[in-house]
Amino acid sequence: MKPIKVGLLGLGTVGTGVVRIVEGHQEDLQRQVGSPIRIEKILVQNPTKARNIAVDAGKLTDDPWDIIRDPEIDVIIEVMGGIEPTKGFILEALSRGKHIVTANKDLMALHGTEILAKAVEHRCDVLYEASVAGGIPIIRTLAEGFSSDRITKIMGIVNGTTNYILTKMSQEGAAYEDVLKEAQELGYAEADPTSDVEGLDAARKMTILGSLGFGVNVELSDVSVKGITGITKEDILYGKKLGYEVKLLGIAERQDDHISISVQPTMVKTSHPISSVNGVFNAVYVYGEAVGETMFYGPGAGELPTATSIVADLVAVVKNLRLGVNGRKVLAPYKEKKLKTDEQISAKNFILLHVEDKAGVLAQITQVFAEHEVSLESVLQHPNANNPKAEIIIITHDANQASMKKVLKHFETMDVIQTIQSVYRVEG
Ligand SMILES: NC(=O)C1=CN([C@@H]2O[C@H](COP(=O)(O)OP(=O)(O)OC[C@H]3O[C@@H](n4cnc5c(N)ncnc54)[C@H](OP(=O)(O)O)[C@@H]3O)[C@@H](O)[C@H]2O)C=CC1
Ligand SMILES: N[C@@H](CC=O)C(=O)O
Repeated sequence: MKPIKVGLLGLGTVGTGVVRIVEGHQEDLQRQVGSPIRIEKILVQNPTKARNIAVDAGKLTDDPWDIIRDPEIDVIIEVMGGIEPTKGFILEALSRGKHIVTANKDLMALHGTEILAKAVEHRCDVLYEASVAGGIPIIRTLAEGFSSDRITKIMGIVNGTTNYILTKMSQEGAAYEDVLKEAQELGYAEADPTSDVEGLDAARKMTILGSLGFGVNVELSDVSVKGITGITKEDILYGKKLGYEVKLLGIAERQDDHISISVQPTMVKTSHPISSVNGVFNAVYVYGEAVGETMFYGPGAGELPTATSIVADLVAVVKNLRLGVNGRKVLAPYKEKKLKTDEQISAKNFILLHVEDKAGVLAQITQVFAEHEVSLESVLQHPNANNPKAEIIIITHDANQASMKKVLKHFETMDVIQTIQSVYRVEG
């Protein structure tokens, strides 16, 4: 049968993995789709750069139109990243009837609605499994596997770079800067790793998961975002002492018609399975009203895991081509979106305070919680022998965010509190 011709935009970490899998698994792929799959042309910035993989130099081009305007190319795999010029390339390719597979969460989170509408207009597929949680097939799972259920919570570690950093800091006491450099060398981090460590990459992924899981159009501005740059060794140590691991969690919750979505460092109880997800691994916990608790686990970044999801999408596109059903999706319209207020967002909290080490301080502090109707699960006071300061670590019961904000504002006015060192959500 006539080969399926693929254009690849990008031959970095992920693009290299795609070539390896398409070439290395050719026989198995062919058996599934009934024809050979050929990567015909590859777009790069610099065709003369040394590569980690041997590719026919004649396939490399630095002219995107060589690929987008080639009538022979059926499918374009986009793994170059970024918003522009990438978005323009994808829209143009769709208008020429080419199917798209992409790993680009930045683009899908910000412009997914426009791109998917264009795809439907031109009867094309746009698949983006690799854009969230690398090698875990979570997008297909949410879109298809949970279609009969009503999802009320999606919580996960969806950034491999930050989980790699936090694991090394927690298990080996490694320095943040050193581990970030390692994650970059291993190909886990984004071209600009600020989006990893500041939580933006995870926020974009939660935008995609929230939209799929809750059936509403979640926008990036709906996600409250905090990254890992403020986490200290002290936080990690005190967390451990109390039975918690610090993880960067994306948390999307729905109660009736109201949703909330956040990305934030979270103290996860060591009895919760997410606390033992380490290194570059990701995990997504999904709670459905009918199914109850489920969890999906696997590598969240890196060459081959990410490429696995991309090539699986490619197989799906080619199967649709065989059946002549590309782009024939029943796109359910989004429901109206209502965001929860601070009064409606409730969670346990971990608070680490540096205070004056003198009689009556603890009583003053617990009084503030009582005034704002926040009840406490545990309080640990840790005197410092060489210093008139002490550390107080408090774990609250579930408290709404509005009350917690009032407590923290009150603390700022108290002379006995020297610093509000850390405040984390608690899970588990
Ligand atoms: N790395 C990972 O683990 C994961 C990455 N992703 C996503 O996959 C995408 C690719 O990531 P990754 O492989 O790590 O990125 P890399 O930076 O390793 O590779 C990018 C590739 O695209 C090419 N490229 C970039 N901009 C242009 C341009 N304007 N014109 C032509 N070629 C261009 C580069 O060319 P050249 O080689 O000549 O510089 C390079 O080959 C991103 O969207 C990323 O967010 C998703 C999941 C996991
Ligand atoms: N930089 C991302 C790559 C995969 O999406 C991560 O670390 O998770």
